[in-house]
Amino acid sequence: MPLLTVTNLRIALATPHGSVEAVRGIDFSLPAGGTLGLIGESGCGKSLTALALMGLLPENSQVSGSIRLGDEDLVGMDERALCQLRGNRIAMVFQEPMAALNPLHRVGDQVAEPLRIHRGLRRNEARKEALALLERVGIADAARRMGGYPHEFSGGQRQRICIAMALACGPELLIADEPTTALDTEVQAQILALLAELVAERSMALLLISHDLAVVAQHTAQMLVMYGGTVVESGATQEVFARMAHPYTRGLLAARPVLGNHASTRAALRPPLPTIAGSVPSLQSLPPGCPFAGRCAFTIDACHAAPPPALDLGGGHRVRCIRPEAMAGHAP
Ligand SMILES: Nc1ncnc2c1ncn2[C@@H]1O[C@H](COP(=O)(O)OP(=O)(O)OP(=O)(O)O)[C@@H](O)[C@H]1O
Repeated sequence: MPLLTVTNLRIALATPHGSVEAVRGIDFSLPAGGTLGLIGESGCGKSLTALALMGLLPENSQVSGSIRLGDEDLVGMDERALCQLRGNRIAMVFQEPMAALNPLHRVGDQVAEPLRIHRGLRRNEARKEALALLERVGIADAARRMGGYPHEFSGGQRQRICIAMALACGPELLIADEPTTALDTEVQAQILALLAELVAERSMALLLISHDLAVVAQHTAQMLVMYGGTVVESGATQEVFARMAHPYTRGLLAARPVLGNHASTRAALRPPLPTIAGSVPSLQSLPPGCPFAGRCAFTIDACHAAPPPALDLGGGHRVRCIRPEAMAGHAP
């Protein structure tokens, strides 16, 4: 049985302009200790999906479908049970570490807190374990620095502290939502390498949300590409990279900056980055057919008629496009 099984997850949001469906029936599963990348442009529903798994959706949202963790369904679970689950079985690392940390509390106390609440450790035991966690995530001179406040740490160190907090209760699933977006390139690579080590060392499953295909390629075994609230392509990461079948996935690859060792100094000499033409359609006015049709170079009339069904390309590789063969032979 997979650790996590998400079936027909839908998230509708009440807005001043009426209800909009931001996540439109997505399905995926993740085995214990597995790694899954969730990729897509801003606004496609990645963060809402992650928040649904944590039971932390905004108040104006309505969720349906099912999110099974082992044999428990998180959809409809009461807040107390969800609270037990968060931190204990599922933990999350957010994009902006400063927003996840309390500026007024010492970092050692913040890492120790979940150990006291969820695992009932005494103060001294919790501090000892918090110290070990801070050392493990690479905070140098951790015994002294655990008495410091978040603003005394760099962005990368703060994210390491958030990772230590997330790990505190030994979760089975770690969700990392763009965990390195706010950091410099070099620090990004270090944090991603740390996450990969921890996931392997603790046999923890990882749901890694990113807008960067290279990050997903390097760190996940399975991937989902989201667009307009639906999954447009999914499968084993290597297979999806070897045979990209959705024009949007190809577009993401083409739009990715290629960074060399001297990326910043050479940037001015490089040709402008190709982007995916057009913009993400608004959730209020998604077209009746394929959500990507308005930006796709391969569109035919039928693409505008109805949302494309998921085609199974074999080996678990699925695509929501009625003519994936049209792309064969086209360089990404
Ligand atoms: N509380 C809310 N009320 C109304 N609309 C919302 C709310 N939260 C998110 N949305 C909208 O839902 C859509 C999906 O948002 P989501 O944050 O999941 O996107 P995302 O893919 O994670 O993008 P990003 O990388 O920018 O966070 C967006 O159009 C967003 O504007």
